[in-house]
Amino acid sequence: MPPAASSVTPRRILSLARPEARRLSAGVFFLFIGSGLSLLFPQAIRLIIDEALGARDQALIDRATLWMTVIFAVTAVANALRYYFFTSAGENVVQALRERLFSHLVSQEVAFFDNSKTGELVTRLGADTAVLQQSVSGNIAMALRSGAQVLGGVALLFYTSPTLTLLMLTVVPPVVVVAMVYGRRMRLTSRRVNDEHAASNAVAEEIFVGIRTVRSFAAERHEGGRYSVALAKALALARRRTQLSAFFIGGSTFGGFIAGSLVLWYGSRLMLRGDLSIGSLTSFLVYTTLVSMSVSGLTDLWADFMRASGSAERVFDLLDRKPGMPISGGERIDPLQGHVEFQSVRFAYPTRLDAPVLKDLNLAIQPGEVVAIVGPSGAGKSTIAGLLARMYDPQGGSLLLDGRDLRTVDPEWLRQQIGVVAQEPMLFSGSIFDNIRYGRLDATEAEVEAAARAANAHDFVCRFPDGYRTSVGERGVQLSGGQKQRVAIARAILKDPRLLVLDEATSALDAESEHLVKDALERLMRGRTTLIIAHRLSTVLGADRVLVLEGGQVVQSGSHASLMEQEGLYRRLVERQFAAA
Ligand SMILES: Nc1ncnc2c1ncn2[C@@H]1O[C@H](COP(=O)(O)OP(=O)(O)OP(=O)(O)O)[C@@H](O)[C@H]1O
Repeated sequence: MPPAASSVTPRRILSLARPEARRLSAGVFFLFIGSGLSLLFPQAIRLIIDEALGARDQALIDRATLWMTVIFAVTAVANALRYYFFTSAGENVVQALRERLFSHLVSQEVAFFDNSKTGELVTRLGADTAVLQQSVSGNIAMALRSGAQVLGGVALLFYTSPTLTLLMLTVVPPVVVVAMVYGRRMRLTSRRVNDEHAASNAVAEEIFVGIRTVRSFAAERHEGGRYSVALAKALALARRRTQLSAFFIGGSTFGGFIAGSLVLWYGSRLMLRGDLSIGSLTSFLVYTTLVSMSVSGLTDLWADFMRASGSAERVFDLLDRKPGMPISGGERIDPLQGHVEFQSVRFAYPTRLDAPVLKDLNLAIQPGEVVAIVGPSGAGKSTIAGLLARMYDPQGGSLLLDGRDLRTVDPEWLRQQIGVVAQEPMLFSGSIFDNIRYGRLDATEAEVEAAARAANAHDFVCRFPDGYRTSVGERGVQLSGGQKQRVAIARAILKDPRLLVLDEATSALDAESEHLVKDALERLMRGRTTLIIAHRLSTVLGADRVLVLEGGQVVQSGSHASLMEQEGLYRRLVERQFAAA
């Protein structure tokens, strides 16, 4: 069943065009001039045939030709201006729509992205909005032009011969009915074609992002196959759409010819009876051609519009999606001490609600305390960090910051208070400078450099020929693991947060980098409430307290020394996991 959105969508597409009303009105103005003037052409033909040729009046032919040239020139200018105004309006509309959709998408909660494919979202943002541009700039203009030509043409046909006009119009109702049925199928098919295109883009994007893995498994051919399968689905549907169009184009052409033949047949009879002049019949035929071309143009546009509706539905679905969590708004805690408490927290990822990660988790961290969390892989250590930064909300219990429920705190402010150094830091394409400054977008050059020094990054940065202007590549691929970590630390230092979350890298760096990173981290932790997801013995040794996580709960807590004295998970973990260290 087509969704209820179908009746709303055309109106919504038009409503997008509202801010461009001035340009569009200018476009409409020139459109009416252009199409109005083109309707005068058959009148000139009639004049020349009936008046000038009959009377052998050379001067009248000259005058009529001159006027025709003037009319063509004005029509040409009007058409050019119409095109300009409509197209630029379309471009503006799509730009505004993309901005709106983008900021709406980035405001969605993290769980939304767990469940979406990036390639698909990018397709919605790029390709689907581009189809809408076509709709606004080309199609509205053409529809108005064709509509005006049909109305004007039919009026002039009536003026020339009412009976002939009624005869000609008998072909219109069947064409309209067919167009309605066809338009509906077109919209549904287009929507599916777009979905398949988006899916194939998602496959390609995933492969590009993971090219190193693909290469190391020599899986290029396998991935090529996966992409081909995705493309084939899109192609099969696109072929269905093309068949629909082809059938329809054939039908509407046939309708046009039928109308022309009827007019010629009956018009000739009228002429033989002396009820119609040759000039009138000729101009009538030209009008008929014009009108039937416009009608078939309109039906094509109808198809295009339905195609655009297919894209628009997806775009509007996304625009209508309410974020599951606000990104700003709420109270701020001033001054923030940095006391963190988890009270009976229950949590499962929204994509996997039946697999609870945290069950009745209780923990408290004092301001300035450094707490290390250890536990088996998959125990939920990173999840705790994610909840603290409010990437997700727990399903039960609460998180308190200085005694206030995290849900009442302004998320934007909260994230300014938390510095996260992830296991594999995410850098954005741009320079090292830009990436460090991501910590505080208004930081000066000197502040960025000071942060880099404190993060032990300054020396390696200076060894690059371009220094801080060195590009890091997409996702930071042009930097080593240890370098990326130090850039991420510099970023956190610049941010100067009250709370710190460190997700320690599982893969060991070489001794020198390890030392530099550790040294930088120690400087960063000073005086901040710190939660470390620990993978190294040296880290737990340096922590004020160690929490041992298992089965979604804290099962042990205490200093390394006290925990080692107890029989329990911690001692086993240390003996196994940290044995090498
Ligand atoms: N975005 C997500 N969506 C659904 N499930 C997730 C998501 N992230 C993690 N999980 C699941 O939640 C559980 C806890 O994951 P988490 O990353 O917190 O473990 P961890 O203790 O940090 O593990 P490790 O030491 O291996 O990094 C795992 O079973 C994991 O499969």
